[in-house]
Amino acid sequence: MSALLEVDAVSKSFPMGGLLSREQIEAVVDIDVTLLQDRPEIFTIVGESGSGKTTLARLILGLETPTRGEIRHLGQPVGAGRFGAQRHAFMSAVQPVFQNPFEAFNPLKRVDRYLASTARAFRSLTRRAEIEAAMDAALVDVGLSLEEIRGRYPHELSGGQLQRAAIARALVCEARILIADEPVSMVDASLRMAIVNLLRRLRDDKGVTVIYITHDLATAYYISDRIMIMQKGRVVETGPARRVLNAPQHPYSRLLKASVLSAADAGQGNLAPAQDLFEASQEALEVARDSRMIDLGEGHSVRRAG
Ligand SMILES: Nc1ncnc2c1ncn2[C@@H]1O[C@H](COP(=O)(O)OP(=O)(O)OP(=O)(O)O)[C@@H](O)[C@H]1O
Repeated sequence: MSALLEVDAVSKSFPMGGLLSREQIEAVVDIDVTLLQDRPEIFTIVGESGSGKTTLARLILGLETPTRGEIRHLGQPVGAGRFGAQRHAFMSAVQPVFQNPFEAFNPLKRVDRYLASTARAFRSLTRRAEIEAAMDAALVDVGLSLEEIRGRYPHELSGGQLQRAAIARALVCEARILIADEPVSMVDASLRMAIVNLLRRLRDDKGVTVIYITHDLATAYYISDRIMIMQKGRVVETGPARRVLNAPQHPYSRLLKASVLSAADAGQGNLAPAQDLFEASQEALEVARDSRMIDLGEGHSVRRAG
C-alpha cells in the first residue's frame, strides 16, 4: 500500500529568547507517522499545551521547515523547494481547518466569495454555474447549502456554521487530507458533536484523511482510528485509539486519561489530581532522552527508558 503522507524522523527546534540565542527549545523530537493512500482515517494527536501538536501540524503543512528529518506527500518532499504548480497541488490536497473560524475568514469579505475564489484558484473553474455547483456540493457535504450562506458575512453565521463553511472551503479544493487543529474548541458545546460527526462522515463517504489535533480525549475516543500522544515534543504512545485509551501504558497517557473526570467523580467533589501518575509522568519526562519506542504489537507502541 502506498503512502499518502510520511513524517520521517522529524524534529523541530526553535531558538529560545530570540533569533540570536544559542539555547533551543525542542518543539518536536524525532516523530514518525505514515498515513496510507487507500486507508482514509482519523489520526488524532493529543497532548497538553506546549507538547508540539501545532508545530507538527505546521510542519506537515509546509509552513515550517524541519530541523531534521523529512515530510513527504505522495513521495515528494513537502515545503522548501516546492513552488508554483507543485506547491499549488499540495495546497489543494492538504488543507488546514483552524481553531477559530472567525479568524480564518476576513470579516469584511462575504463567505460565498471565499468559496468562489477557492473554486476558481484550485479547481480552475471559470463559468459561474460551474463555480456555484462546486460550492453548493461542498456546502451540502457539510450540512449547509449555497442558499443558506449566499451574501452573508462571517459575523452573520454561527461559529458552528462558519466552521462547517471552513471545512467546505477545503472540500471545494478536493482536499485528501484535512489538518484540523482544535476545530471544536471554540464552537458551542451543543454543536461540537455535529462537527466531530462531520469529520467522521468525510472519512467514510469522501475518503478524506483527517489529522485531528485536540486536548479533548472524549471526542478523540469517539472518532479516532489511531491516536498519537505527545509529551513535550516526543511521542510517548501511539496505536489504535480504543486500544491505547482503554489501557494506556505510558504514565503520561494514564495521567491524561485520569484527568478526564467521570461525571460520578465530579459529582462527589472528587477532584484530587492523580499525584502518583503526575510524578511517574514527570520521571518519564526526565529520562525521555534515553528512551525509545517499544512495539507492543497490533500497531501499539510506547516509550520506555533504556
Ligand atoms: N515560532 C516559535 N518560536 C519559538 N518557540 C516556539 C515557536 N512555535 C512553538 N514554539 C514552542 O514550541 C513548543 C510547542 O508548541 P506548540 O504550539 O507546537 O504546542 P501545542 O501542543 O500545539 O500547544 P497548544 O495546545 O497550546 O496549541 C512550545 O514550547 C512553544 O512555546
